[in-house]
Amino acid sequence: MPETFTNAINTILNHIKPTAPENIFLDGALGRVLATPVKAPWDIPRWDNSAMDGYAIHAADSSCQCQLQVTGFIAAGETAQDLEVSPGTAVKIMTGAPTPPGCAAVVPVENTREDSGKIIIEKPVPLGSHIRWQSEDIQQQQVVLKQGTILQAPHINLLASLGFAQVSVSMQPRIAILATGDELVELGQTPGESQIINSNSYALAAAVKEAGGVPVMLGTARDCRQSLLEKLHAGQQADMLITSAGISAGDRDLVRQVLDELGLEIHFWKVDIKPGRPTAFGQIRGVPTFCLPGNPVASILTFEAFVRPALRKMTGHQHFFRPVRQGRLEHEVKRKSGRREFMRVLVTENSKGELFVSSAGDQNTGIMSTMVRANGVAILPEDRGNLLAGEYVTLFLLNPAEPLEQV
Ligand SMILES: Nc1nc2c(c(=O)[nH]1)N[C@H]1C(S)=C(S)[C@@H](COP(=O)(O)OP(=O)(O)OC[C@H]3O[C@@H](n4cnc5c(N)ncnc54)[C@H](O)[C@@H]3O)O[C@H]1N2
Ligand code: MOO
Repeated sequence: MPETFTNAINTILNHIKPTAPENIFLDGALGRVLATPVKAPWDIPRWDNSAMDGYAIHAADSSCQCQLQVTGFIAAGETAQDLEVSPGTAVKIMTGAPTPPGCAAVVPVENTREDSGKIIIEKPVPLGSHIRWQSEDIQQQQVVLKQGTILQAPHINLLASLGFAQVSVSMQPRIAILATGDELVELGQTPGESQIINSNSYALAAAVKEAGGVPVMLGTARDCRQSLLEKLHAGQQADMLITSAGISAGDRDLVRQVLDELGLEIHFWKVDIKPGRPTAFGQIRGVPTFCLPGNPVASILTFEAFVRPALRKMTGHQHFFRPVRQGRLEHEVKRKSGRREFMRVLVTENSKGELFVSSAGDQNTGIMSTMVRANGVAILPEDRGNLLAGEYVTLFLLNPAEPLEQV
């Protein structure tokens, strides 16, 4: 009996453990996931300093349009040790320089006029103006980044400013990818009659990288026991194994038999989804093993449905699934209930941000062009038959950063 989608994904996630943490240099940390919370070793700012190029003045002079004697100069990187601001005097100060003792405000240079060694404040500022106070941004020992943070440029800036040359992130799992099939030739070779290029391995490798894993290409196994045994053996050094094709009812679909020989503990072998019914998941000596169907579209969509959430869990992410949205169908969809269907769709948006969904083309799994044309995938529920135009469907976007066409 095929497994339901819900049972299948729950089974997978229950068997996936996050990878161990590793320390890496900050310049390679973009997109990685923090394995531990980060505490600030010091305050930011570490001292009171000026937010403007201008003059540090005393509280007594803050409200008057007075003339002040300039007694010193202080730039960023210098210390304010020997300088003090007293009534009637000012210290010229640059942005980022520590404010000298006695400084109650900084008057921006454009609010002042110079006149024979003195300055005249033409536009006074309130007390405290343009001073960045010690610890106003971050306090020593404060947790500044939570475990699970996906490191982007601002996080890296913060970590660097707190002196973290290295950071503890979840290790990137190595994901072995094995294509199977006598009809396959490798990219770069000219396919002969009845041969096709192994494209699934490249698509799966790209999808693995996008999800935070490191693909390990095992190449192609022939549809024979010996070849499959050799290649699958190599795959057991990885943190996860993905096989492509050779798992349905064909006379040469030997993947299952060989995996059994290698000690596969099978959790499910088929799932009630469309496309991708012949999808399997198990473990070989603890290594999570996915067998995905060979049709390229089914391969991509079953990766999306099952492997991507597993990889996200492995790599320490807090959210395993793509965010979903609701959109209105622009036409009816004729279908049978019983299987969850991943329909390749075109998603558009109106000026109110409402989404509209239409089929991206022929939904047969053999049709790659529909997958390439689609910008989203609608998830049609297993408990529904035909859907009417105007009904809402749940969907996820394939490239959420790309703006949607406006209608
Ligand atoms: N009697 C049945 N036949 C089939 C069933 C079934 O339930 N009963 N399921 C069909 C479905 S659905 C799919 S999907 C395929 C899945 O079969 P396999 O995973 O065993 O894959 P193959 O038959 O070996 O190949 C399917 C298709 O994909 C092409 N392929 C394979 N590997 C690659 C690759 N690396 N790159 C590009 N294309 C690849 C292959 O040439 C075939 O055209 O089975 C149906 N049949
Ligand atoms: O996985 Mo098959 O491609 O469902 O049609």
